[in-house]
Amino acid sequence: MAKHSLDKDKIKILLLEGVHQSAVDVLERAGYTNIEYHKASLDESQLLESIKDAHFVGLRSRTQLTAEVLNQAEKLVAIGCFCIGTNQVDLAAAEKLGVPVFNAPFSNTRSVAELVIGEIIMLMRGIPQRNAQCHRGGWLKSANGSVEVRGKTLGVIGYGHIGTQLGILAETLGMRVIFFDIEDKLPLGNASQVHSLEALLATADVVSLHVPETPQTKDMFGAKEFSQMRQGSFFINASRGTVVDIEALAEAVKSEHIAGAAIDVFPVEPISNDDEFVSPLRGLDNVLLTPHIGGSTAEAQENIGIEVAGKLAKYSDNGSTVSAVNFPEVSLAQHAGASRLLHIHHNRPGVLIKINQAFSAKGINIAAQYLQTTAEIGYVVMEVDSDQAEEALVELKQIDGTIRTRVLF
Ligand SMILES: NC(=O)c1ccc[n+]([C@@H]2O[C@H](COP(=O)([O-])OP(=O)(O)OC[C@H]3O[C@@H](n4cnc5c(N)ncnc54)[C@H](O)[C@@H]3O)[C@@H](O)[C@H]2O)c1
Ligand SMILES: O=C(O)[C@H](O)COP(=O)(O)O
Repeated sequence: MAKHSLDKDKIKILLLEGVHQSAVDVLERAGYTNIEYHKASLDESQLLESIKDAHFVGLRSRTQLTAEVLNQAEKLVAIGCFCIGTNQVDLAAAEKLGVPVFNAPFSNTRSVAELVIGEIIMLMRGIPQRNAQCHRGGWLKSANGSVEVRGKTLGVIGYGHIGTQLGILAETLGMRVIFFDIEDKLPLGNASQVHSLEALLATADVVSLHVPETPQTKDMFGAKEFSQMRQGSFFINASRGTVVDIEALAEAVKSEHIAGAAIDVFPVEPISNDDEFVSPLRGLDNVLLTPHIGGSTAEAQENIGIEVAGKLAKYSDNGSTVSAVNFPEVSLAQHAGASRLLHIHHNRPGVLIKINQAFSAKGINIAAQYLQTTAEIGYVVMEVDSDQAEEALVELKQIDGTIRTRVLF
């Protein structure tokens, strides 16, 4: 019988940024007890120290896993982003190292959409500035600049999970929904797709951004786009801070072209709750500022903990990479009496043939085998008779192009 690559209690799991207790519970139930848990993110030197002997790392949006950090994480097997965004991880570098990255693609979708709905109502009623006035002893009792959301037009940029959910909720309040997306999308409810950003900006009473951080979305919203928005319209960003030129937004608000804004994400965010938040938007009463809490609800965090920890445990237990964001997706049913081996290799022609020839020469019987590739790497999950697993592992290690290989059970 083949020995496991590593006993479960020797598998170190590093959890950062206060991921929900549900993640710890899932991992412990699966037998993974060697968990290093941190309530906040680590500074770079602490991160390098903690990650160097970690097999799994779990993080949220703050921790930057650059190629440099990943190259020093020699034992790293997989990464879990306990959030939607994965831009904080160098996905290509992780892929090249044979490290799959998992996330929670929709566990906090509803939380973000609900927050934005609340913000639309607050902005259209002028609540941020009235609230600020009251705190200073003022009394701005007036209907000036206050409108119902019913009948107004919401322009959603990025009609994915959050954008569609937001659109549905906005329609239940009587809003008209238009959206712009680089892909053709099925409009839900009565929403309609517009095919240029300009058309959306010229029509919407409130614009809400829900795009991912990509090279194309970086700085996609600046002075030009604000000037194309309707006079007195509102602006919301709960996607990523790098998407918006924040100085240009401050100018557009100060000039009163934009009547109010709600911003949850910033180009530079404090590393911890003890650090100062610095932004040109500070002090603007009609701008609602929130500290990147769009997905921070009890429900979302608990669900994310369960979802991502479950994906990490599954990868560790049976090699399943289903829903990995940077990796070939493979899942294989288990066969009695067989041991499972994983082989991650540079994607070049003939690797599978070489594996099969090597096994054939040694008389190693393959009970099941599955290969998936991306442009960069190939991932083979296979099962061999248990008494031949050690020998098979030795053969796999010698295959030209191997990035990493291990026996799971
Ligand atoms: N504030 C928070 O706490 C919080 C919480 C969750 C997610 N987010 C952010 O919100 C983003 C969106 O989340 P989602 O789940 O809806 O993602 P998603 O992938 O389901 O949808 C993104 C949509 O944006 C579109 N898109 C991509 N590039 C575009 C461009 N240049 N112009 C127009 N459309 C473009 C895509 O085609 C897709 O339809 C995430 O990537 C994350 O960064 C923030
Ligand atoms: O990508 C996400 O899901 C959000 O930005 C939330 O990130 P957080 O878990 O760091 O709050």
